[in-house]
Amino acid sequence: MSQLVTLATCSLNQFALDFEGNARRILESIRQAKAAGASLRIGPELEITGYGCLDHFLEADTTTQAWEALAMILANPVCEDILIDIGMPVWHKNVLYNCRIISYNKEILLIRPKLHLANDGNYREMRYFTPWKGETIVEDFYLPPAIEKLTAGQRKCRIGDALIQTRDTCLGTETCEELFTPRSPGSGAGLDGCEIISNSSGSHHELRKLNTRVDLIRQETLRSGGIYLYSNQQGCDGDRLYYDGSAMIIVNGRIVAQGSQFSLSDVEVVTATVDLEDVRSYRSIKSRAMQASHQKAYERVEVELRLSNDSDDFDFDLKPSPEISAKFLLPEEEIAYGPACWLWDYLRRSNQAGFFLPLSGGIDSCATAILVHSMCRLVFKDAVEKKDPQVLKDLLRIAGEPATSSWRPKNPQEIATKIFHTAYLGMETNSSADTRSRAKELASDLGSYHLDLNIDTCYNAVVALFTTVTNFVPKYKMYGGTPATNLALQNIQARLRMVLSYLFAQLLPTVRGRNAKNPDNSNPGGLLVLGSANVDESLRGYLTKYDCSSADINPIGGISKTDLKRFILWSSTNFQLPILQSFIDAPPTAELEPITADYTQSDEADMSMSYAELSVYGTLRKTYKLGPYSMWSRLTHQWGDKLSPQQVYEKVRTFFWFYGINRHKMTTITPSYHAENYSPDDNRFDLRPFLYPGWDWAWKKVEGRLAAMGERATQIPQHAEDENKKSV
Ligand SMILES: Nc1ncnc2c1ncn2[C@@H]1O[C@H](COP(=O)(O)OP(=O)(O)OC[C@H]2O[C@@H]([n+]3cccc(C(=O)O)c3)[C@H](O)[C@@H]2O)[C@@H](O)[C@H]1O
Ligand SMILES: Nc1ncnc2c1ncn2[C@@H]1O[C@H](COP(=O)(O)OP(=O)(O)OP(=O)(O)O)[C@@H](O)[C@H]1O
Ligand SMILES: NC(=O)CC[C@H](N)C(=O)O
Repeated sequence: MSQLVTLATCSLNQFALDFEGNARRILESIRQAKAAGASLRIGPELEITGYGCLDHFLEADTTTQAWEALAMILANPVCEDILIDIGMPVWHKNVLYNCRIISYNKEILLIRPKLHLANDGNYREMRYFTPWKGETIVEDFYLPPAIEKLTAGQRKCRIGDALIQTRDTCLGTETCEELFTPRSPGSGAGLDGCEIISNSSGSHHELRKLNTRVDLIRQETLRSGGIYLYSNQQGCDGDRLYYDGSAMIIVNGRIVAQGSQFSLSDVEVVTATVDLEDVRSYRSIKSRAMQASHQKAYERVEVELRLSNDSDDFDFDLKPSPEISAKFLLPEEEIAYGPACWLWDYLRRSNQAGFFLPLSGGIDSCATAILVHSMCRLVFKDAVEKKDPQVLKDLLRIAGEPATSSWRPKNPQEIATKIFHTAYLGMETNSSADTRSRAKELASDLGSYHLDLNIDTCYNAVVALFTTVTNFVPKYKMYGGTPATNLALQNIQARLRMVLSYLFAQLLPTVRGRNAKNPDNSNPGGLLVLGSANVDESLRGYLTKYDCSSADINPIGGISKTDLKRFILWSSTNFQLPILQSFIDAPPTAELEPITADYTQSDEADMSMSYAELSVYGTLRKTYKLGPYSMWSRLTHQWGDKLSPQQVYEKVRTFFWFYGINRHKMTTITPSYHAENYSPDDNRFDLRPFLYPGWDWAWKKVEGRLAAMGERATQIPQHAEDENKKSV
């Protein structure tokens, strides 16, 4: 006999504190779930307030308004006859918990607080919430008047680690991080006969992270059996994170439904029809039964409802959903779509008129430009091809068109022409014809509104002013200057580019007469300045403080140079942009010093390390949590086939030197899309001092070890020496 049940999970693009919009999206997801025949709908973590309210969770307004919004949602007829699991913060006995509210036909059945909070990396849940008192503990909760009124007198409900018992099955909930814990609550509930586990998440995107999530869910349900519904926030809800949706339904380790990871759609409902009998037969294994019979019983809140079809009224048309293979994107694809969706959310939610990007002809600003192009492609697909009304409405507003406009872009480039502005800000002596023409050609291929100008007049004015005041003429090193004057002249150019970028960003919409034909809105708005410093440059501090790295937002600030290059290569084929090969082939250069017959500035020579080495240092420092001594000892093994321990020491010491003297630059770095777990972002993710004493203790220890090694310390591995000879 089969007992089929249709269940719904979803990804919602919630926005922190947007109570109206969040409630609207929740209702729409419930409507779609019911339309698909689902008897249960679950949603993302803290979906009523938005996950990213941060310190706003500490305000009474936030929680009070969450109850008001919940009452408004439950009063809507769309919520009738479907079991609903909605997330919001709840105060209980003056303690704030991160909760799921499970209700049926307006009655609040259970408030299930999160037991294991997320408190690493980007997460600070312990700052606002307290973990629930413990497994299987349940108490009475006194409901606020808004709910009492709605339910015609329900004054209290249960709060705690309990399960929902319907007439045909049992439902339990996990909240995001709980899935990542060694003893996840779902396994205990599963041993106590809970057949459906929901997981409501506020889980952000990081390159290659979806695989971990899928592995964890598959492992949990492979071991315990059960139906697992995964729901997640999707989009930028107000800060550096992009939550990457990927709602899923998994049965006994088999995926039967998977939603999109990156999408511009505000509401995506994922449903599947599954057989409860599959769980029961999977669990018949004796060793499981032995553990299950010892499992402490959970309190069950009963509800007069069947989730499955009535077996007396067999529905021949209802079929179980077949198994599908998990869809994982390449890291290049994740880079192409994650930051692109984040940029779109940021743009539409900031009410600005588009983007401005200083485009140097180098690979980093090229990568930022390609991400805007990727965004335009997604917008074109959704607004024009799929006719998504919300995306079209946002596009018309951002493009400065009236809401009733019949303008429709014919391709992504036509979107770019309206909202994307690029500028090559050259110097006669320092900029090469190559970078200038690459920038121009790329801009033309992407359709951006492009300016090509030289900044020499501004640069000369600043140097002349300085000379007039100090009677001192700063020179480049090649013309007899010192390292200090050489850097100062470079920094003038870099910072002038920043000042000019903000000027263009503010006034280009006015210059172009944006909104001239839009009577609804006479303010042309400004452009968001985009930055292009990558994660490795930030780590090394290879950037001028308050230059073009000080933008409004930076889509590549969390991505390594190595991944960026792979992304550009991928884009050249997948976005049909052959020009990109020339960006990959060009050696990275800042072009801040004069180019002469025998000198061209080079990034890697300037930095005294390669980008590949920087990625290694970055990962070992942050992800592996290695200090200077441990990094040296790890790298003597990792690089032992090509470098002597002494050479490794010199490299590690050089890295820490630059990292230490430049760490202060991270305090003012542009907010960027978080993509890597070795991001050095000082503001939210990587909290460290920005004034360092040096690492003398560690270096003395290394030097002691090198001395003890004797000759071995300086011995270069034989085959590395052979390779060196060959290359000479
Ligand atoms: N501990 C500390 N806490 C707070 N501030 C500190 C500080 N130490 C120095 N400072 C301040 O930081 C400033 C020095 O930093 P900064 O002005 O960035 O200048 P600085 O780091 O000296 O030079 C810029 C670096 O960026 C490189 N670069 C390469 C390629 C492109 C670009 C580009 O921008 O396009 C730049 C360039 O080669 C050079 O290595 C000074 O004002 C100094 O007083
Ligand atoms: N000639 C230029 N025209 C326009 N913008 C420039 C120019 N030179 C530098 N910039 C801007 O300043 C940023 C920082 O300059 P930097 O030389 O450090 O480049 P980068 O981070 O290596 O990036 P890229 O690879 O794009 O040159 C660039 O990403 C770019 O946005
Ligand atoms: N909101 C959460 O509990 C998220 C934590 C989890 N480790 C994640 O990154 O997905």
